[in-house]
Amino acid sequence: MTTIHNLGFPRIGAKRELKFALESYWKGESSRDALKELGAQLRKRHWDNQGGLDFVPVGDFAFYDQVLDMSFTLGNLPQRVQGFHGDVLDNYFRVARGRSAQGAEDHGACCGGVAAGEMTKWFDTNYHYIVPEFTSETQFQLDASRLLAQLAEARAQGVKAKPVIVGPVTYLALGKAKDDSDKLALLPRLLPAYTQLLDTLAAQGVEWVQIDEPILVTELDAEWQHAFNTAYHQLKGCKVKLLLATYFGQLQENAYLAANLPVAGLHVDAINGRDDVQPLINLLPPHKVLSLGVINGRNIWKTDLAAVLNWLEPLAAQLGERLWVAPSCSLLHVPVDLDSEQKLDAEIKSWLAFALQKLEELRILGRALREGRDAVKTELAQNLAALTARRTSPRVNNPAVQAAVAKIDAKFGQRQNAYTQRAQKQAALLKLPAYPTTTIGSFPQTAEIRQARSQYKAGQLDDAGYKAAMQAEIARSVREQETLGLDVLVHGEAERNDMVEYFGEQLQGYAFSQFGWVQSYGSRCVKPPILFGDISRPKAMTVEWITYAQSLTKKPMKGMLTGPVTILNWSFVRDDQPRSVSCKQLALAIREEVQDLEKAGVRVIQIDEAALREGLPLRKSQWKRYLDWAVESFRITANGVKDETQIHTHMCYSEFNDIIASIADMDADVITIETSRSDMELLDAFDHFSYPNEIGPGVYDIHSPNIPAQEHIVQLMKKAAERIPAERLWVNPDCGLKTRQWSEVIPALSNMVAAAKALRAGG
Ligand SMILES: Nc1nc2c(c(=O)[nH]1)N[C@@H](CNc1ccc(C(=O)N[C@@H](CCC(=O)N[C@@H](CCC(=O)N[C@@H](CCC(=O)O)C(=O)O)C(=O)O)C(=O)O)cc1)CN2
Ligand code: MET
Ligand SMILES: [Zn+2]
Repeated sequence: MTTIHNLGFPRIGAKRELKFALESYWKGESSRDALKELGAQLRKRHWDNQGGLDFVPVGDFAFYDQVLDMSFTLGNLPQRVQGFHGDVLDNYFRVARGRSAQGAEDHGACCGGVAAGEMTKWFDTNYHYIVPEFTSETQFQLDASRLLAQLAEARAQGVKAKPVIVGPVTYLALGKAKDDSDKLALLPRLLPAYTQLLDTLAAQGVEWVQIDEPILVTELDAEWQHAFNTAYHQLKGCKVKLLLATYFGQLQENAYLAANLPVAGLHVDAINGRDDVQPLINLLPPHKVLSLGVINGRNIWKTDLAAVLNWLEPLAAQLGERLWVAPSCSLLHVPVDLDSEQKLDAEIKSWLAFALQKLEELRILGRALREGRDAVKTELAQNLAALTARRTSPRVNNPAVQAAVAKIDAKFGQRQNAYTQRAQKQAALLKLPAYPTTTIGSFPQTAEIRQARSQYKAGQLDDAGYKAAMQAEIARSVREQETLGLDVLVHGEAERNDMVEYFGEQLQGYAFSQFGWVQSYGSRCVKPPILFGDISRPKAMTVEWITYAQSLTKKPMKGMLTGPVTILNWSFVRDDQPRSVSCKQLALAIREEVQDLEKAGVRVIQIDEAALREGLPLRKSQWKRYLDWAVESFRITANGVKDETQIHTHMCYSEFNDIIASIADMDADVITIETSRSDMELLDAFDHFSYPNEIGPGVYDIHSPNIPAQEHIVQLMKKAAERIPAERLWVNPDCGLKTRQWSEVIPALSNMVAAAKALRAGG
């Protein structure tokens, strides 16, 4: 009989209960006990939600991040937080968020201020984890208390618990050796902690443990492959059965390795790699369980249940008891409950499944495999009807858009002239000083802005009232920038809930949810818009706001747009056409916006591509194909303007070396990037390739509340000028300022402008 199970459940809560509880606790408005109680309630509810499954994950709940939980379980705390006097949970938040030295109540005074742990993207998702820190001295010491407590809770509730942990090789691979030592050298020290953990769980009578090793879907060199063998041969003696879970991609050349590790079962992503499954079955030793992830954990579409059954039934016959069925990955990456949605168009809603609906699909598949399809005849018929409607819906297919994409030719991506000629014309018009100053787009999203928007959405504020409130915020930003003496101004993005969702709300072919929140990091969430059909732009989306802002100042106002690749990568996208096609459609829509801005007299237009790099496939061998269509899409968007119009782009990540040629290929007149934390070293990439256009290397780390000193900014810019000719340098922060407060932004920008003036005067 087939076993059905789940790999992980979203912990933020259907109404973002965890977010609000965390933020209230951090502000000192509620107690630690209240927060812990809320966590327990959420776990209980989520286990209830998973009723009817043969195994339910335990340990997937985290107050901040599951990788940070694992660091605490393994006793791998950064040196700087060791010896903390307070509660472990508070120490956990110190690593997650950093802490200033002030404030006796949070032990800042006795235990000192600490820098936050570094945060980085979890594989190719928009989830960010706290990077484990290593040095050659790192020791591990098991603390299983969190996992054991949750296990006890689950059992008290009658849950068939399957503890979930991050596997040792992935844990090492995702961490960072702060002293540049060899992380793999820590494996022999790490494995005893894992052995002890598994033995502890076995002593509790645990049968199966899910051990996540998603690093197996990436290219591994011989050393790392070898680490897998070392690790799992050492864990072989433990008395629990290990289900080694891989997800987010295909095993490919790692299939043989994965199939032959001495574990009891293997989970693979059968969404991304269906064709790999039969060869894998042939490799798999006959005693092993194979768990197939057949429900997509990364999107929100209903599963084609009949198609899955057509494929699964013969495998079930072949594998018998050894077949397990699950979602492709943890459901962390999808919203909780479609039934919460009150405003979503009924037809589109009928095509969708969030986490709870995906679990229901899993139950239907389980019954069909155990009892035959007849047992779920009605459910299958409903599923088929919904899918058929979606396929043939005129709302999905727009022939005019398809024709426009077919007509794209090389001219679309081509500026009239090369950068050097454009730069002269732009300089003559814009008359900017040397080291021109600008910001990246957003100014603080204050409580008042969010409140106004929330009242507007609830119908308590009308169109005119909302417009007036946002215009007042825009006017405030413009005023502040003029006072600061910045050279190229922005309107501040007050009217945007999010740089992607805002455009999704206005484009045809997109739907958006009320409660479709997905955790991005800690308490921060995003509501990815749902790209369901061919994309078009009914009317201008930003022109009114930008022209209003421009009307308030003589300085150039930057038009502010999100680029097609970033919109695509931060949306839930169609599964019925290649991403590249959706991207081209977005490119045409945003191109129209660019051209409308130009027509309205906007001379500088920034097109953000913050997520261009994170869309890179997990395997390098697939990078070129992606970069080709991603860069082409950007060029289609940006390059339909006159030479005189200055195009900016912005990217906020600090790893450029490996894609610098593609970035240069985008041919933006100016690129602003994150660099402040790396001390301008990453500019080496731009230097070596002789990046030909203008660059604004960020000089102000907006992730930190610290105010950068004028002298520090001058030093950073001087370093930049050693690598890039000063005529091509801009002065700006690393990224947008929406998560900061005005009280931080004003002194920081004031120092930045003073630094630029000092540089102009010769330093
Ligand atoms: N899509 C996306 N991905 C990204 C980024 C990004 O900017 N966008 N940046 C990077 C880091 N990730 C981030 C992700 C989220 C947030 C963030 O600040 N999110 C906000 C939500 C932003 C939002 O959509 N706000 C809405 C809804 C605000 C809200 O919660 N309103 C309350 C009411 C608020 C009130 O009355 O005060 C409610 O609806 O209950 C708005 O402004 O309209 C949050 O979690 O708090 C920041 C960075 C990488 N990935
Ligand atoms: N223009 C955007 C902003 O300033 C770019 C952010 S990149 C994550 O917020
Ligand atoms: Zn950014």
